Amino acid sequence: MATDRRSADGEFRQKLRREMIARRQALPPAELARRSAAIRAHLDAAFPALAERIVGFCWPVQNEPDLLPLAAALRARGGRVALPVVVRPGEPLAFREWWPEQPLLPDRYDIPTPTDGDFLTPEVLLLPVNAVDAGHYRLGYGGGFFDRTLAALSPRPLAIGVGFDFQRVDSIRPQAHDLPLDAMVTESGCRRPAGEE
Ligand SMILES: Nc1nc2c(c(=O)[nH]1)N(C=O)[C@@H](CNc1ccc(C(=O)N[C@@H](CCC(=O)O)C(=O)O)cc1)CN2
Ligand SMILES: Nc1ncnc2c1ncn2[C@@H]1O[C@H](COP(=O)(O)OP(=O)(O)OP(=O)(O)O)[C@@H](O)[C@H]1O
Repeated sequence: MATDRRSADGEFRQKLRREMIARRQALPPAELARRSAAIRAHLDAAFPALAERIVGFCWPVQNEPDLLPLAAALRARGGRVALPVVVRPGEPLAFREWWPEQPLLPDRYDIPTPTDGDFLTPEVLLLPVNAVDAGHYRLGYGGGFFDRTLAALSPRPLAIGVGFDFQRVDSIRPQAHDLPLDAMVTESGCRRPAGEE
């Protein structure tokens, strides 16, 4: 029955999410730093014009790849970067400009979030994944913010996933609302979905 399939998929996704977050938390600091630096270098090489776009990125929590040095470098090249703001659950994310001295306060999920600054509409989104599959579907924290935000923004931003090789799986069992990433960058390089090269 469709309902059984949905709840089975929900359990599968929840288990995968927990397992991947635990594996990421277990990365030693030096490994996390090495892999984050590789991801930043691949992003820069694969998307050399990022400083000409408004780029949304995430403040790294729970050992997500650290893109802060890239965000600072883009600003130094004249770019504008923004952090997500959870307006409320069930709604798309908003984005506020980030700069190095930007005051941040923990939001309801304990994620440092700007309390000040212009609201911007990102043209590129750099999104941490908990898992990503062969169809480039992203598994996040289960809030549905990413899909809701992509569905709400027009024009749709270029969505680039960031994560580690071990987070690649065959299928996250995507749901009807899941939208695929345009590219996925890990410590070993940048991949676009098959057929798009
Ligand atoms: N660093 C970072 N910031 C980000 C994101 C991200 O993926 N990484 N997000 C990207 O979109 C948004 C936040 N997404 C979130 C979505 C759900 C929950 C949350 O509800 N967590 C619950 C479990 C919910 C459930 O499993 O049903 C919890 O932790 O208790 C937290 C954050 C915006 N900011
Ligand atoms: N475009 C949308 N419109 C309405 N509801 C949505 C939309 N996208 C997702 N949702 C709802 O959000 C919930 C969580 O979705 P999902 O499990 O895909 O989150 P996630 O991608 O892991 O989380 P996040 O993007 O916040 O990190 C689901 O119950 C889903 O119904």
